[in-house]
Amino acid sequence: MASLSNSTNIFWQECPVGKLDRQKLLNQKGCVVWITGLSGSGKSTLACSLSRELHSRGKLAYVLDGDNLRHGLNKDLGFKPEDRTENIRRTGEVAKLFADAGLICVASLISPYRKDRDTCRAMLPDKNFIEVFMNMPLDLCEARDPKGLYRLARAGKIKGFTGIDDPYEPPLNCEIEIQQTNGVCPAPTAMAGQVVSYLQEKGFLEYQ
Ligand SMILES: Nc1ncnc2c1ncn2[C@@H]1O[C@H](COP(=O)(O)OS(=O)(=O)O)[C@@H](OP(=O)(O)O)[C@H]1O
Ligand SMILES: Nc1ncnc2c1ncn2[C@@H]1O[C@H](COP(=O)(O)OP(=O)(O)O)[C@@H](O)[C@H]1O
Repeated sequence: MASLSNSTNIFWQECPVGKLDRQKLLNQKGCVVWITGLSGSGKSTLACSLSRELHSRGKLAYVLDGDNLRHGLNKDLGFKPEDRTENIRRTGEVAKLFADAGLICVASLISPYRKDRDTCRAMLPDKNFIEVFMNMPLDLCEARDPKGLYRLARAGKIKGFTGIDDPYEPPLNCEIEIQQTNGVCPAPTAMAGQVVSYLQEKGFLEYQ
């Protein structure tokens, strides 16, 4: 891979139409909703439900799903720690562009390492990075195992699987935490509702 920060003699090009103009047009504020959690914790389910809910309210959102990005932009990356770090960095940069475009960008990736998520947070203006932690027990994720990957990891057929033999570092200061109540996971619409309430309360769903 080409090393980072190798470009020299480059200049920032300003554009006459800016983020505020686009936000006004869309009557919303651009931001990044970053969903992190174990495989099978419900990240994609929340991202889909949230995008449906925002769409029905006339708000423009776009989902960046880890699995999907690995089919294109990030297809050259595997699951070694340095590949995951680059995966998150690239996705953070893309999410930043979507937020600058005025959209509510919903990124759903395991993003297991705290420092990588914090790097993405630092790319955005204060308060515009909303970290959502899918705080679901490993037991539940493993019981769901929709893709059969935990079974393969337990059998030693996948090495370095998050939660099994690769670490997941939970957020220390996330904006939103989704968890079970009395051992029951909230329905997808309820999880999305929790995020929508946050966005509403913080003024992201209007321009003023
Ligand atoms: N070793 C290993 N560890 C974790 N996950 C694995 C691995 N190998 C493949 N997969 C599949 O890849 C999906 C995770 O991709 P991400 O880009 O979100 O991962 S990461 O943020 O770079 O850690 C993940 O998708 P989700 O289950 O939706 O989380 C898995 O389907
Ligand atoms: N809130 C929920 N209630 C019940 N089942 C859920 C919920 N969220 C996710 N699931 C189920 O759990 C499995 C994993 O969800 P998924 O969104 O694919 O997780 P991730 O993207 O984190 O890997 C899927 O079969 C999904 O239908």
